[in-house]
Amino acid sequence: MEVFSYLTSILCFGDSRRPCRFIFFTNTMQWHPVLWTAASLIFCSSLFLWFNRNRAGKEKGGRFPPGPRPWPLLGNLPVLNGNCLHRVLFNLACGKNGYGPLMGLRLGSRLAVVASDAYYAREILSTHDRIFATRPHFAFADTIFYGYNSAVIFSSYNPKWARLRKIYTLELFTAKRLRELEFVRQEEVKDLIDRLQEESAAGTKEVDVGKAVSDMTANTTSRLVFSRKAEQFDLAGLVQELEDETTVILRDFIPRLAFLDIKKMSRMKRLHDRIDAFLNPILAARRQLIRSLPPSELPHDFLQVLLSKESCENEDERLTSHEIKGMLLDILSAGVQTSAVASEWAITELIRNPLCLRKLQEEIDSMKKDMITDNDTSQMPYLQDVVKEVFRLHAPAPLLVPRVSTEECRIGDYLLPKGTLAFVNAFAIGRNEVHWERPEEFRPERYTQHRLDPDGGQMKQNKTTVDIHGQHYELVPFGSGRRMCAGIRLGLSMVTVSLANLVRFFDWELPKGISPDAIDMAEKGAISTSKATPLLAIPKRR
Ligand code: HEM
Repeated sequence: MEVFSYLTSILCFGDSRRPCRFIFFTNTMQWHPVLWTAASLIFCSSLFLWFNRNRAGKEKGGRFPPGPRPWPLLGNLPVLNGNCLHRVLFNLACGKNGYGPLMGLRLGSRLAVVASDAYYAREILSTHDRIFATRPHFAFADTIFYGYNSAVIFSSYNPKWARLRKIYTLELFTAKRLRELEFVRQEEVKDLIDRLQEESAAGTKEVDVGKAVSDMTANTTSRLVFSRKAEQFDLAGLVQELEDETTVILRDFIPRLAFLDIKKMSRMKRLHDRIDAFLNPILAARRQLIRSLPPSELPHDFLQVLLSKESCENEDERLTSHEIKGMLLDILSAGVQTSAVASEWAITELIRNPLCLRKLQEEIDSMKKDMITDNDTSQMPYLQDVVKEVFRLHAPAPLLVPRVSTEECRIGDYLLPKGTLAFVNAFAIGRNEVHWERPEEFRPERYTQHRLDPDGGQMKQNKTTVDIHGQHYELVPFGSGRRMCAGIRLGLSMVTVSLANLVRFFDWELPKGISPDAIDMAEKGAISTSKATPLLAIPKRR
């Protein structure tokens, strides 16, 4: 999985593979009078709290952003029931009679806002970045991820988070470090090309593109982290289980009903034990190696960087084994699925838009290279535009990773109390007509704008400055501000280089009888943009 599906069950009650835990809750209530009594008590106290909170906001001269009318106790949880939370929120905010670009929600006992345009994304991610720099404390972080504050992704904003994140940015994801490890990414892309050639029986059979690409990202991430291929650990299986189990549960929104989560909590704990049983021997084996080999002969990977900090003399820099495992889990959960999802959508869009595919192949061919590398991709403007367009329409983490306000905060006319959850809907922003002309169209050319040349009065091409590094809030697939994606360089490199080589080596065709318009463009899962129906296509060697 991918860490981001922790939201899968927010309010949306699980994805299609899992039973809806809120439905379970409502069904249970039909049969147990004791629960009815408990619910009535909770209902009355919720009404009281709701009334008081609204009054407090008005007295301070601000109001909470508009949103759907909340139900007693559950708030807007039932309205959000559905498979793709980002789409549900997009429709609620931007549809006909929508609630607008800053929508307010009540999720059980918690308040939440959803930003669906660049202005409000900037307010949350930049203007009030410090106030929204903390992640909400959800139960899965404690049960699965070694604790709320043990690593980076799901940590609150605190000095320890800053110290651990610095290790990512200064020691793992620097340009130098990524250059040193580029050979791993190249070898895995080469393997992917060979495997596709073999699996497709030299271009006669269709292959599951998403599966092939996610095997590649799992192998790449695993080699960068442990210097071993993912197959040796069944990492893909573990990551999939992580995706299924990292969900928000009832206690995250209605703590008084925590007792209903017992089953889910025990599943999460079991998964944590499996992860621990997976990581412990890897750490033990490497410690043994460190004792027996000179430093120059040790593997040059992320695990080595992290373990070298275990015995740091300076206490402020030392990492505990708990923290190391938390950080390894961060990388595995954030790194594997995101890049694979983007690559599968990229091939899908190129098959649906053959002119774009041809134009991209022409650019790639003009490089006159065998394998395309990181160095080459920086000189390929059309490739960069294709990648941007894929992220605009199919941001792998469409709601980013949520934030929570640590102080009361005023945004325009609105007053958001301390503790308000904030979702930035990158999916909605990428489809916002205010920012994008004909937003539903896949058109990489949109990043090359035409303008009047002041001298000759002729039309000239000029690259717009919109990019995806968190400075342009109409395109924020990696977030922005201090909690922006720490692995953006690696993620972008995996997507861009693999895409370039997939179209460098293959023409892509659909199985006989299927037209590009018939490709299912739906996403599955509550909040991820994984394809609901895997893309089956035939890679024909060029
Ligand atoms: C296409 C690939 C990827 C996408 C679209 C993506 C997207 C994101 C997003 C949206 C966030 C939250 C940003 C925010 O709150 O503003 C995030 C956080 C994070 N990502 Fe990525 N990511 C990708 C790849 C990676 C990779 C490859 C790694 C590491 C191997 C990684 C590591 C992280 C970490 C550590 C954080 C947490 C940062 C923090 O909370 O301080 N990501 N990512």
